[in-house]
Amino acid sequence: EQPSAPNPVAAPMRSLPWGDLNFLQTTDTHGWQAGHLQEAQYSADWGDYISFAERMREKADTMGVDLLLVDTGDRIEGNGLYDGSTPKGEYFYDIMKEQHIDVICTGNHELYQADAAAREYDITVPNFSGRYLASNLDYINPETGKPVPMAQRYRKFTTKNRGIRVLAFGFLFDFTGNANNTVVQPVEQTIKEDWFQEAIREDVDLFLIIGHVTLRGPEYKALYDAIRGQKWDTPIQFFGGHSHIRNYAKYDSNAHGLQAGRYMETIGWMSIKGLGGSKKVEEESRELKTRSTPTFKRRYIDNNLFGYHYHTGLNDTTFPTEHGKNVSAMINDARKELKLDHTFGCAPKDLWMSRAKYPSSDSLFSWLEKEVLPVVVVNEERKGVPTLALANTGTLRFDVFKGAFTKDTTFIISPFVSKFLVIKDVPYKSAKGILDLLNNGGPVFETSDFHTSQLAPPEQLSVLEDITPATLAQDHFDAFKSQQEQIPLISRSEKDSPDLIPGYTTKDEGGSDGDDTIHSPITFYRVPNCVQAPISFPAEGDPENVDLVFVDFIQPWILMALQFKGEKYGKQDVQSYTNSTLTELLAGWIKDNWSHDC
Ligand SMILES: O=c1ccn([C@@H]2O[C@H](COP(=O)(O)O)[C@@H](O)[C@H]2O)c(=O)[nH]1
Repeated sequence: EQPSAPNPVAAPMRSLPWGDLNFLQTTDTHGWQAGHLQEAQYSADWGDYISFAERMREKADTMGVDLLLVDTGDRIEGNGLYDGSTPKGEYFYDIMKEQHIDVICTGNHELYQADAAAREYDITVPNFSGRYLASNLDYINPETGKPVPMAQRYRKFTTKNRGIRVLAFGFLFDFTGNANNTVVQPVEQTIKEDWFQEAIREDVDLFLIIGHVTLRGPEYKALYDAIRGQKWDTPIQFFGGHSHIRNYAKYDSNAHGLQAGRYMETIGWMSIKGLGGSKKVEEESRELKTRSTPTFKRRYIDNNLFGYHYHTGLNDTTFPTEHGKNVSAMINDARKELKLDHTFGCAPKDLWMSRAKYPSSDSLFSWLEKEVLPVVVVNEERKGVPTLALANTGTLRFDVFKGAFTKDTTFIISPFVSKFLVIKDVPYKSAKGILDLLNNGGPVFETSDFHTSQLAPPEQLSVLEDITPATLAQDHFDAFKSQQEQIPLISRSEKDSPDLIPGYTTKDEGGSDGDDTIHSPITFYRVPNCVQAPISFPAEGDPENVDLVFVDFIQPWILMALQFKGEKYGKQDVQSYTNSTLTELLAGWIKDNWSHDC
């Protein structure tokens, strides 16, 4: 743990089911390798995760089973540990590489910026040489201008203890927002390629598909169909990512998928019992002959030391490995060098992305639209011109907690290098309808690559309904009726069961027993795709024209929406509005408005 991390709090736990082949998964860690310094239940750091993996490998060796680690991308953007240096990731890549990851792939965030994609190719791929897979991704060699595979397309290997023959692929969803030094091939095209068709005809005990892909997205459907077309019953294990949720999919009795949340909150655990393999012990071989299909089990591990001690059966003294401790020290040193604890001000209260309703006084997006945008969206040359300022909600990435607002917090909230752009003097009659179009979509966006869901926080890709106190009460009632595991714990006296900590209460295709820690539930309210602030509007009546100002990420959607409104604007009409990034503007706002000590 980092020195300033809060101590984990004891909670009722579920143990990890072991199999012949077991996995630990990270995904969408977004630079949170220092762990959560304001949330006790996710307070373990990358060093602790290294100790955990090493202790679990020792356990696996003792049991004669195998343990593999996978990471499914979006390792960068979202935390000062990556975003706080120039160039970005100065300390990050050295910290990341200390974990022994067996199969690793790329996420969309590694590709938004050309410099990040180049670092991925030059640093991360060699750091995980032979284990980094890029089944549908090429990098444009800057010297030749020609595409080369980002990394090897697939990997075939045999596990150490059980001799299980694994064929692994590493995919990225059909992403189109990448910088022009990479080429993402749609999965549906890749599966037609000769190398892929030959690979899926190989005789193996398990196909392992890791990807920065949502479990129920069209890409995994295509891959599943392609493999099942050749191998009707070879077990397939999928690992997914991207939508930041804990999730599980059962494609058939022999093909399952796991997705391990986001931001180092969750370590995914997957175990498969009954796989073929050359090194089985005699009695188990007999048992396996009678077993028709393997069994798949999953857990979502809360990333904290209480859980790590619980799952390894170790304690403060016996748990940490030298390697893990050294990596925690590396992270602490990097945070100090980057001055991530430098305080800009003190947040007077919590502001929530999705735990509070929008609009409301506790909503992060109401704060952005009402308090921040009207102050930071300024251009001296356009002073006094009526302006509509728009930002997508996906541009903010995490809640603000009451208390110190540090350099780290600015990147946690707003990691992107987005600046504001302007189209000047847009007729107000057209400009005023843009927000509604972006929030409510419609056919104009469905027929293009511009699905407006890309504007909102990724969690909303999968959580399609609000989770309110009323729905939670109904769930609790339903669970009670069907005697679910949590209920007796919730209703026991305080002496028998500690107060439950609010957190994940996952319901997925595996049921409602996936979380390793039993939590009390939290609310989730969906938010619009974009918010808007009117600035320098006349006291009465509507302006004739406005400056339409927006974060650069949403330019394609703005131009499309204007076209739909009958306005003929193009890229040539878009100009720069601010020299500073939204992150820098936010930091300035905090200094000016919340500058007192906590
Ligand atoms: O410059 C950017 C890049 C991304 N976003 C938002 O992030 C999501 C994607 O997040 P994942 O972590 O990859 O799921 C994207 O849809 C945008 O909403 C952004 O606002 N600006």
